[in-house]
Amino acid sequence: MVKAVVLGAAGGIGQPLALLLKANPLIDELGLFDIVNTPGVAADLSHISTPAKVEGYLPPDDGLKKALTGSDIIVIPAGVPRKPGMTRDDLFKINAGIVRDLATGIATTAPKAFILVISNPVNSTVPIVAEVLKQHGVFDPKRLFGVTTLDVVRASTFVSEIVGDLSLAPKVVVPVVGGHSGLTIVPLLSQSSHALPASFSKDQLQALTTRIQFGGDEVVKAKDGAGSATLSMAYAGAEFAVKVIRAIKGETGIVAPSYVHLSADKASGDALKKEIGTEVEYFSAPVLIGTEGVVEIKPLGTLTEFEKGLVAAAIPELEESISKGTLFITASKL
Ligand SMILES: NC(=O)c1ccc[n+]([C@@H]2O[C@H](COP(=O)([O-])OP(=O)(O)OC[C@H]3O[C@@H](n4cnc5c(N)ncnc54)[C@H](O)[C@@H]3O)[C@@H](O)[C@H]2O)c1
Ligand SMILES: O=C(O)C[C@H](O)C(=O)O
Repeated sequence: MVKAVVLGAAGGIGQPLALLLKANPLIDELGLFDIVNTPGVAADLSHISTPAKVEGYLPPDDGLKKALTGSDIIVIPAGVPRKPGMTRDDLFKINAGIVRDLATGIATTAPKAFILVISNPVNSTVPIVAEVLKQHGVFDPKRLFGVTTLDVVRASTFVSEIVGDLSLAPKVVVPVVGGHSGLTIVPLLSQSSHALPASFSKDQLQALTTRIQFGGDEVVKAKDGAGSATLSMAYAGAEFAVKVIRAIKGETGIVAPSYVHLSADKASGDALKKEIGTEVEYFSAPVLIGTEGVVEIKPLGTLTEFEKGLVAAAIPELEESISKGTLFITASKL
């Protein structure tokens, strides 16, 4: 039996994500929590002829607790999205408190669940969840994941466009490491499963890298005030969630990129810190997932000089965002 829960389930990401999870036969129960509209979303989805039993919950009458009870995997897309001109960090003011409160509910009701954080700024919201869980004595770094899959999905799509065959997109694999915001998004294009054209220039490589790093801005601009990526995020979030569920169910060899606490597997986490030359606490990398969560954080492998520069440029912003998220919880305790 697998119970999946979406927190923020009535939103732009939450609804299509809930649809994709309802469509997946690996899920037996789907809990939908939001501060509005979940009864309607749940009633609608419940008519779909797939096995998952769907329930919608609202805050009154302990709705969060009821939604979380018995959950195996919790996906969090709750919070406000960007408008043109905003950075993801500009969302911190509102989203930090939302994520803290939801994490508190998880700590008390479903401390063993796998937690997948979508809410931005991911580089800070994941540390917020970790610190809340620590305060409740239930932090297991193996079970906490920042969802960076959209960066990987974008990289696959953009590379296949350049190769000139969009039908390759589902097969193209490009590791994207670091974090989930601007310069902290580091695509390792030299390791693309499908090579870029031999004629690809340095300028073209820089332009493609920038497009992957700022793909979110492309959507924010096109939506012109109506939010950020929702449909592609729901696709990416469901893809990642389903990989985690397959791992929970015992499938072996599942590797997915994610932003994790580097103590999730001490040996490989320490090796990664050495590789990138800093003591950064969280980093996104391909991660081997098993029934108990993170089994191994994969090394970055051989980087080009250009990619080494990208990693170095990512670290200061990453460290600042991590410390901002951490302090949001630890400082309020003082
Ligand atoms: N990780 C990524 O790659 C990625 C990609 C796209 C968007 N995002 C982020 O995901 C978040 C959601 O984006 P969206 O477009 O779905 O926004 P949205 O405004 O359409 O939906 C957010 C939902 O969260 C709900 N919500 C607010 N406070 C809540 C609370 N306390 N408990 C439960 N639900 C609550 C709202 O009612 C709303 O339904 C944003 O922070 C956005 O930046 C992340
Ligand atoms: O760009 C955003 O604000 C949303 C998301 O993080 C994205 O990458 O699309």
